[in-house]
Amino acid sequence: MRRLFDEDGLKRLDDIVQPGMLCVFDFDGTLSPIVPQPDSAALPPEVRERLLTLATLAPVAILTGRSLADIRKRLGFEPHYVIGNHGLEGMPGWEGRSKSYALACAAWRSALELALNDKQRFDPGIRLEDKAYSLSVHYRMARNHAQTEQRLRTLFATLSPPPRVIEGKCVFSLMPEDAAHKGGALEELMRQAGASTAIYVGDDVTDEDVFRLRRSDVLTVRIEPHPDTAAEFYLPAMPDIVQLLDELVRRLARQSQAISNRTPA
Ligand SMILES: O=P(O)(O)OC[C@H]1O[C@H](O[C@H]2O[C@H](CO)[C@@H](O)[C@H](O)[C@H]2O)[C@H](O)[C@@H](O)[C@@H]1O
Repeated sequence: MRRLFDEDGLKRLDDIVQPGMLCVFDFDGTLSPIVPQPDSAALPPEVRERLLTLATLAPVAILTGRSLADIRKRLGFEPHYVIGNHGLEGMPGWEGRSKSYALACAAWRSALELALNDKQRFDPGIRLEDKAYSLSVHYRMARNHAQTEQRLRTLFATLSPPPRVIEGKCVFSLMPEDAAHKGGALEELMRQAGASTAIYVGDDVTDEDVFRLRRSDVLTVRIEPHPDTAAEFYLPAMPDIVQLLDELVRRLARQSQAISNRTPA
């Protein structure tokens, strides 16, 4: 895994930045710093300001694990695409798929709420986030993370229908097994936007579904280096997203200027 702002990474950035490229970002841990309470996450003003400029030069998409209603109130601007629930919510044309996801999710929620009432077995710091089409089970506030993870895994194995369980940053994401994931969503967004290239930036395990695509026309960037990632490049830390947004804006603006210079008045 290589650093994006080294020679190879900047060369790859030069190759991928083309008119009409699609710029796709995860939210928590990528555009917004990780905070102890999910409800307190916010988009820093210096990031919002750059995203607004970027959106005047290229289609911008937010592809998040949060629900659409939740992410919209945190963005404070309207990107070209907002896709929630790890790709399950908000994709134009995929609306018909969501009914069965909602049924599975409601069944998991009832079973989990019942089980989590047993405070001898489950830490009271565990928090369920119901996003209608997928669930997040947060345990950042639990006292013993290792024990909580193990007990939750045992509990998830009893659920019907069996969910796809992905472990993230002090969170388990429960998703329908046959559902699309962020990788499929990114490819569909490229198709709908007519984009010949894309960049995707993410920080966690659900983003690996995009990183694993390994397409030459998709530049993948992970926040913070990680030994097991399939991403091509990394940014050392979340605040470095500001520099990446500046690099994208600079290249796209230069290209746009070059095109208008060539166009006869
Ligand atoms: O796909 P993302 O945009 O990265 O969303 C992933 C999950 O993010 C949220 O949880 C994470 O961020 C919280 C705020 O920083 C943090 O408190 C929590 O521990 C993290 O797991 C969100 O609550 C989930 O719904 C998303 O799936």
